[in-house]
Order: sequence, then C-alpha cells, then structure tokens
Amino acid sequence: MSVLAWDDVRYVVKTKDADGNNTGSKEILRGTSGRSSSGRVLAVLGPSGCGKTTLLNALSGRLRAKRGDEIHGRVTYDGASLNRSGTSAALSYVEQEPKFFSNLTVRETLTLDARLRGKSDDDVDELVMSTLKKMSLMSCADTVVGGDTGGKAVAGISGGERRRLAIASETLGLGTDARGLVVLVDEPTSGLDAFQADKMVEKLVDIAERETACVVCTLHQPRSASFSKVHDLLLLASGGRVAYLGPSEEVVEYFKSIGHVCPDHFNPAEFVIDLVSIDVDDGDGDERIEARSHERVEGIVAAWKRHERKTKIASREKMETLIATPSTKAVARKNRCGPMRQFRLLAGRAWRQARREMWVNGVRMMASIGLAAAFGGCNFQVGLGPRSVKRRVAVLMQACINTSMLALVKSLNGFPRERATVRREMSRESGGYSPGPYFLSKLLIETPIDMVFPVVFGGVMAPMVGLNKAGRKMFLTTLALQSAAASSLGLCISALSPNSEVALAIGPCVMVLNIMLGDTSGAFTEVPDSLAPLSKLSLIRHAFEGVLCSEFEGLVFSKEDTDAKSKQIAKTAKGVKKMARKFQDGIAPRTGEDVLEGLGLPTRGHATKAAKSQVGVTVMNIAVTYAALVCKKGK
Ligand SMILES: Nc1ncnc2c1ncn2[C@@H]1O[C@H](COP(=O)(O)OP(=O)(O)OP(=O)(O)O)[C@@H](O)[C@H]1O
Repeated sequence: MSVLAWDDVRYVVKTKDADGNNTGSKEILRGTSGRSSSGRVLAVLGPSGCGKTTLLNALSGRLRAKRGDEIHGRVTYDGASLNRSGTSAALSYVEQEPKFFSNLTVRETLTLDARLRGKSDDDVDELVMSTLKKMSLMSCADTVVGGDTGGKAVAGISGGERRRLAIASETLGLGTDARGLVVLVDEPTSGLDAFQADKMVEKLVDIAERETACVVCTLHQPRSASFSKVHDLLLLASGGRVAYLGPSEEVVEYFKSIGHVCPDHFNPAEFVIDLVSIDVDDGDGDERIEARSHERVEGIVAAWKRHERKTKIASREKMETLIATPSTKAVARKNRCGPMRQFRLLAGRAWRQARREMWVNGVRMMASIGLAAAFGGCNFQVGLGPRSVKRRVAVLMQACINTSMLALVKSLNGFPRERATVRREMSRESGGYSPGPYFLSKLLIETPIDMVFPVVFGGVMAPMVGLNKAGRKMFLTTLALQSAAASSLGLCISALSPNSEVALAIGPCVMVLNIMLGDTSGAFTEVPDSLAPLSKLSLIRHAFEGVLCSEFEGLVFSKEDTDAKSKQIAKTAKGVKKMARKFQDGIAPRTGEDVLEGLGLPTRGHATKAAKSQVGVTVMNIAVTYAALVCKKGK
C-alpha cells in the first residue's frame, strides 16, 4: 500500500478591500495534515469556505503564492516529495469546471488523450472503448463535448457526463503505468442530482480500487448512500483545521465518544458538517447562537488534536514502516509521446475544430463581403482624375485598419479561452504536451484560414473602387499578410495578459497606437521624429506602405476627374479651371510615382520590402507569444 501524506500545510494570503488597499492577511489553511492510502477514496468534507478546494490545490502543487502570500508544508507520496520530478506517483487533477475542445466528440477527446500518452494505435481503440464503458459514457460517445473554446458556444454533453469525461480524460490508461496514481477531484458531484452524484462517487471508488489509486475528492453534502461508499473521511472546520480523519464508517462512533450523538436515521455526512459549521448571527439579536457554535467547533478541533496526540505514536510507526518499504511501483516512466507526434495529433485536432466551426467562418465570409460592398459602394469607381489620389489613399488606409481590427479582435476573443483548456492539458504530468507543437499546429492550421477573409474582402472591394489592376495581386497579398500580422499581435497580447478581460482592454489600445504610428507618409497624420524608430514596429505602417506602392506603381492619371462627384464640382466654371490649372502646373500628380515621391516612398519595388517587414513583425509577435506560453506553462 502506498501513502499520500501532507503535513502542516499552511496558506496565508494578503487581503485587500474593494479599492485594492491592504487590509491585513487571512489564514486560509492553518496547518492542515492528513493522509490517503492507495486503493481508497478519501472524501474531504466541511462547511463552505473552510478551505477544501485550497487544500486540493496545495496537494496538486497548483497553489501559487502572489507577492506577500505564504505557503508552507510538505506533500509526499511514499515519503518522496510529490511535486518533484521522479516521484513514484502520476498525479491527475480534475477541475471543478473542466474545459475541453468544444467541437470534438467524447470518443475523439479520449482517443487524442490516449495517443498523447504514447499508447500505440493498436491499444488506443480498446482502451478508449473500455474507458467509455467504465465511465458510463457510451451513450454520448459520438456527441460533441460542447462549451466555448473561443469560437462560438456549442451545445454538447450534460454536466454529469462532462465531469465523468474529465475524470476519464485525466486517468486514461494510467492504471497500466508502472507508477502509483494519485487522483485529486474537486467537487465532482456539484450541480448533479442525487442519483448522478451517487453514480459519480461509485466511479471514484471503482477507480481507486481497480487502479490502486489514492483518490482524494471534495464533496458537497453527499447523501447517505454516497457517504457510505467512500472509504475515508477528512472533516475540515474553518481555516482547514482537521476535525476528523479516518474511516468514514467510524466517524459516527468517534463523535459519539466526544459527546455528539448522531440521531437515528440522520445522514451522518450532514450531521458532521453541521457540527463544524458556524451558525452566524443573522441580525435577530441572538449573538449567543453564534458564540455557542464557535465554542462547539473549537471544542471539536481541540478534541481531535487530543485524539491525534494519543494515537500519534501508533500512526507514526505505521507511517514509517510504509515509507521504509521500497515501493514496487517506484519506477518513474515518462508517459508521453515525442514532439513530432504531438504536433501531428494536435494539428489533427486544430483542423477538426476549425472544420467544424464552418458556421462561424461562413459568418466571417458574409461579413467580409458585406464590408467590401460597403467600402466599394462609398468609393465607387474613383476614376483616374486628380481627386482620385486622395480617395485611393483613404480607401487603402481604411482597408488596412479594417483587416487588422477584424483579425486582432478574433484572436483576442478566442485565444484566452482556448488557453484555459490548453493550460490544463499542458500541465498534465502524463499525456501533457509542450507549447511548441501546440502553437505550431495552431498557427499552421488557423493562419491560412484567417488569410482567406481579407483576400475575399480585397477581391470584392478593389474592382468596385477601381483600384490599380496591375497591383491587385500584391494588394491582396499585403492584406492577407496583414491579417496574419494582426492576428499574431492578438495572440501576443493574449499570451502576456493574465486573462481575456485584460487582453480585450489592452488590444484595441495597442492597435490605435499602431495606427497613430503607421502613417509615416504624412497622408493623414505626422509622426514626430522622436517616435519615428517606434513606427518600425507598427504593423499598420508596413501594410499601408505596401498597399500604397502596389496601388500607385505604374498608375497614370488623367487630366480630369470622371466620377459623379467630381463632375458635379466641375459644373462650376471656377472648379474646372482650378483643377485644370493644378494639372498643368504639375501640382496634381500625373503618375503614381509622383504620388509615391510626394509621400516620401520609393517608387520601385517597395511593396515587396514592406511585405517582408510585415513577415518580420509577425515572426516577432509569434516569438514573444511562444516565450510567454513557455514561461506561463501550467500557470
Ligand atoms: N486568494 C485568496 N484571497 C483571499 N481569500 C481567499 C483566496 N483564496 C481563497 N480564499 C478564501 O479562503 C476560503 C477557502 O476557500 P476554498 O475555495 O478553499 O473553500 P471551499 O471549502 O472549497 O469552499 P466551497 O465549499 O464553498 O467551494 C474562502 O473563504 C475563500 O473566500
């Protein structure tokens, strides 16, 4: 038998008021100790806010101390520190609200997990099938999981099925591992009806017994039938103080021995939770009720300390014996596949996810065509007269901004939500994957799809406006590259931001700065000399220069404007004369090269250079995103 033990786990956080001022500190766990044995389920029970989830996070090594917080204590498995590499146990953590890729079916999700754990193709089908059966997921095996992974929210499996899938996904195939298995499950029954909750507890007991795993789960108000199924119980009072730790069947007897008798036909779980709960004075003036419940809880905690002290010598001897026994399972084995295989598997998932989001892509396509029609309609056939220069420049700038904004918002909106799922998977000790294969597969699948929309937008708009046909190919290429550059900026901001709200707040501001620094030609704004070096980082600048050059190179202007608006102006003799004079005096440009010269841009081959700069900015953003993913892996 193996033992998961934790000793004197303390967690103190700095507290702040609503205005962010320090108000002191709060001791969430005040030295919690306990143990759980392999092949058994330990249920952590206690009133709301007593620290059950915090304890589970501490056991899994997920508790992250912010500045000023304190974490102490030791968690061991068979005497070796649990959260160090080379421990003799695989650790699986099942979150309260598990997140998955929404468009994959239950079977596909488990198949990918099995493959990421390095199972051979021959074993995968059998393993997935047996897991589906064991976790009662056969009826929904081919239903999409659902939820929201960044595209649109998808209807999928029920809450209970989702929880069972999470447990299956985290423990898949680990029973065949040479190491021990620790499964930590946070609130597996919350939100389920009593029958489903009972079934869930049965599954946990089954995993513990079949896989000889240490299963530790937090439970909310289990009904008597569920309570009788778990092997051991850890009852916590406020501050994570232990009120009982031992076999669940002995809890009633123990409390009887300290003067708290469970009435007949009463759910023992409810009885013990009530005993350690504080009856808060609800303002009816009877403060004695609250004082009495405080007194009762303090008495129970003190009684447990005395009881523990009495039994300590015996239990310590037992523990030392266990630690001294060399574990037959103490063979650390890396349970994952190589980066190339990870890449292939994750690219397959990214493609499936994207393919099944065709509805969203259809909407994006309609929006691109609609916007192009609006742009084209407002600037219909600008002609080749002197006035068309200004209109061309304006339309090109608008196209760059529109393309950038759409791509930026898409990645700001989607990536942080996808990261929540990916973070869970990456941090898995077994069957996890590295940021590199994930990120590369995402880029290779999604970027080409994202580039289609600006090409459609430009392809519809350009002939409507009457843009230069000779430069059309380069114009569309620049817009496509711009979409990739803006999307990479969105990924970068999302990866550096702590959450999607921060990313969505910062993203548009960064884009506005890009726009401000993007017009070095002075067509719309002047960039001060001091900020000129920064403008090299502006993705709008490179796109704008690219589309200007592709548009104006080789263009020859006519003497007169032929569009309706210009004809209207030309009706006045004064207007006609003014325009003709400008053209003769050489003030109005005669060729596109004149325009480019006037804007301070090279007259030949600059569009290709600008495209290279766009690629440079994109690569830089991707590199920063990758570095952030590596640094924040598992956080
Ligand atoms: N970072 C934090 N800063 C301040 N207080 C915190 C922090 N994390 C947790 N708490 C507080 O610590 C207490 C324990 O939280 P925890 O989520 O572990 O309780 P719980 O027993 O799981 O509750 P529930 O059963 O309601 O889910 C709560 O009062 C919570 O508000």
